[in-house]
Amino acid sequence: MITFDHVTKRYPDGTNAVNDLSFEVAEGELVTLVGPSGCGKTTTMMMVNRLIEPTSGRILVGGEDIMATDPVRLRRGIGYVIQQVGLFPHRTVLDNTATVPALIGWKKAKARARAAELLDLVGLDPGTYGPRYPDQLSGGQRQRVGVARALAADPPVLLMDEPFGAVDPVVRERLQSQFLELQRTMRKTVLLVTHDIEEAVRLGGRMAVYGPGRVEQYDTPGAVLGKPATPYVAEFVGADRGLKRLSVTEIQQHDLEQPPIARFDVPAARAAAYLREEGARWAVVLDEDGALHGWVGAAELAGAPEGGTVRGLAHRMNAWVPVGAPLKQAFSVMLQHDAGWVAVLDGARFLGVLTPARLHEALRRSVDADARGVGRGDVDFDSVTDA
Ligand SMILES: Nc1ncnc2c1ncn2[C@@H]1O[C@H](COP(=O)(O)OP(=O)(O)OP(=O)(O)O)[C@@H](O)[C@H]1O
Repeated sequence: MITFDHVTKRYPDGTNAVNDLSFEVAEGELVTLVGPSGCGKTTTMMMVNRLIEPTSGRILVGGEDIMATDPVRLRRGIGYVIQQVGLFPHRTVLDNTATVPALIGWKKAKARARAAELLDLVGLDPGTYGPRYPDQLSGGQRQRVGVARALAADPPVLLMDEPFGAVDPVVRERLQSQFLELQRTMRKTVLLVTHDIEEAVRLGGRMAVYGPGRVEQYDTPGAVLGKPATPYVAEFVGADRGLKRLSVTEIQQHDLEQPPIARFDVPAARAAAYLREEGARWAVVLDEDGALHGWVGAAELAGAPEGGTVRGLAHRMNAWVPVGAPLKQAFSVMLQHDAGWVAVLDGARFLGVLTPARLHEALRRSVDADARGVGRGDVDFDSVTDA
């Protein structure tokens, strides 16, 4: 979908920003460009929509040579999101979002309806936020408007330059998750520039790791972390790459442990007997609707007065993550609740729990899987154990 074919960019002052760059981004793929400041990521991206023109080499978008395509027509098919967002301060959020559809000649009502739909899609209620002006939004909300605006004309290609860079880490993580969720349904072809290796690993189907003016490695996050192609990449991804793998490994159903379950309305004595039989010290407690409530200890159940039910003894613990979430999220929830496990839910349905031991096993599964792809003997297992 996007092809870089021996692309070089030399600025008039002689700076060689990008040298002989060749790689391909498949249709519907999200590729992250990551590397230290000044290594040519933004230059690479701005060549795609011809805000900067290559000195030599070819760039194809959807099979068409961009230099042979009218720049205005080219840009219609390419959404562009930048860190400073660049919203028009005197236009409402709704009108900002409707900018591109209006530019390409949609009727006002249709453009606005589309804008409202997009705001909703990025999690901003159009009724509440649509009439506001950009300075009446938080940084994270502005960023979302930027994404909505870029998507408004439904371009097949999206260029994103540090789109989540200007917000604090908590908001950034939320925006990233939300964007991943969107991308799963939209399947745009995305180039996303970041200098944050964690972001590159988390979002990228593949990542291009930049050294000065060139791509040092172009591969999946698992392969980059599992087998850095050059010492430069190894240093860039860092010694804690086992830890970073937490961000790319999703929790799967078979990673889960199945502790005993006690329902609210079960007599305490019966639950106690069950735990004894199972040799378990605690059980997960689900309420009458089968939703997670928390846990109860075997000793508490055994010491309960006659006639009591689980309900009166249960401790509330709301530590849970959705199945498919990255291991990192489970780990973070465990720490946040100071818990030895987190429940894993599918919607409201309880699937099982993830314990630290299971988390470690899942991490190993992910290393093994990548090792099969990249040559098992070459993978440094120590980095995972250390993590
Ligand atoms: N208009 C320009 N004229 C001359 N040199 C430029 C110009 N724009 C960028 N450069 C240089 O080209 C190189 C690559 O810049 P680029 O902005 O592509 O890097 P980057 O990897 O995106 O950096 P950052 O992460 O800091 O945004 C840098 O050395 C930069 O100073």
